[in-house]
Amino acid sequence: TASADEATKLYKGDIPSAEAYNLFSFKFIDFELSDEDTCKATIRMFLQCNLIHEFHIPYDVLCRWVLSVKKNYRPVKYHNWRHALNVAQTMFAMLKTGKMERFMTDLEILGLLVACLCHDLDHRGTNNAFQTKTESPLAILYTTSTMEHHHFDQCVMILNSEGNNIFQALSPEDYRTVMRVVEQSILSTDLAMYFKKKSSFLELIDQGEFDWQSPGKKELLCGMMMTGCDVGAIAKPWEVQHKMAKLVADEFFDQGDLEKLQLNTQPIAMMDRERKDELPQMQVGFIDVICLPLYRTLAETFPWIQPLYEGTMENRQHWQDLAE
Ligand SMILES: COc1ncc(-n2nc(C)c3cc(C(=O)NS(C)(=O)=O)ccc32)cc1Cl
Ligand SMILES: [Zn+2]
Repeated sequence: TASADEATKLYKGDIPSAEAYNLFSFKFIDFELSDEDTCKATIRMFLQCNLIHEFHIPYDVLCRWVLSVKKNYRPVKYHNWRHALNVAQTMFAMLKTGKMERFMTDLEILGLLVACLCHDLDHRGTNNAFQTKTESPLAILYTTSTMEHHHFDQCVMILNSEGNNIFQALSPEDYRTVMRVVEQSILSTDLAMYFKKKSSFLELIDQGEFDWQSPGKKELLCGMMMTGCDVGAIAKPWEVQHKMAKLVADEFFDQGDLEKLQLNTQPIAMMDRERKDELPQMQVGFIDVICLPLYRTLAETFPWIQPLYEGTMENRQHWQDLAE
């Protein structure tokens, strides 16, 4: 977890405004932010949602917790701390600019931000299929949604570390509620669960659902929002998205290399660096199968999410041009 002097430095420092960090925008870019800025931007999101005051989060505990979360992300090419920050900022923009906060209690907003920041903790740059194929200790521990269970496990470990429990002032009931939101939201980021989730979500919409307040419906809405934030990079301005897509591809290619070396098997096209020239059509495929249906469905019910759909459509056109 975080060291005393880095926590003190963050605790004593001023926190720039949400506007200064462009946190309300779906076009937020973290590239020019220093690591310290990423921690301050995270704290600004908690301040902006009034969570510190509402849930009596000791400010020093929040500073220490943010640093501990950052520290427990590995320096892999894509699934690192910057990805977690970007997912949390997309959730912040969805709640504020996307006006989704009206459907959420303050406790759910706290749970969603914490879930986004923790959702890929200790990611090794390899996916669930790789854990299973290599019979990794994690795959033996958790046979389904292997990595997502590990990410939640890491989130709990940090909260249980000395001086890192941002939920310490919550009532036992609120603690149970927020931990359920965090667990369900982190587990919902397993893309393999996405198709099941989407069909249930579509059923609710077809039945004219509008208040989303019953437990099952709220969980489903949070799950769709989590996936929308997790793939939010696909909707960023072209140059930013293109750079991040290469980081995703590079991480996949590293896994492909491991599969060739460790398993002596041929990786799937997406993870085979010998087939990197197929990236544009793979991106179009991912956009068509996962991203556009997701953002179209969300934007139909919640119109202020439209910028994510439009950004993805623009990028699809660029990838399509490269694919021809
Ligand atoms: C710039 O942003 C992005 N760029 C590329 C991707 N991307 N592209 C492909 C293909 C792709 C496949 C998976 C997948 O299937 N993952 S799995 C279940 O673990 O195998 C996951 C992300 C993917 C996603 C984003 Cl957000
Ligand atoms: Zn993720």
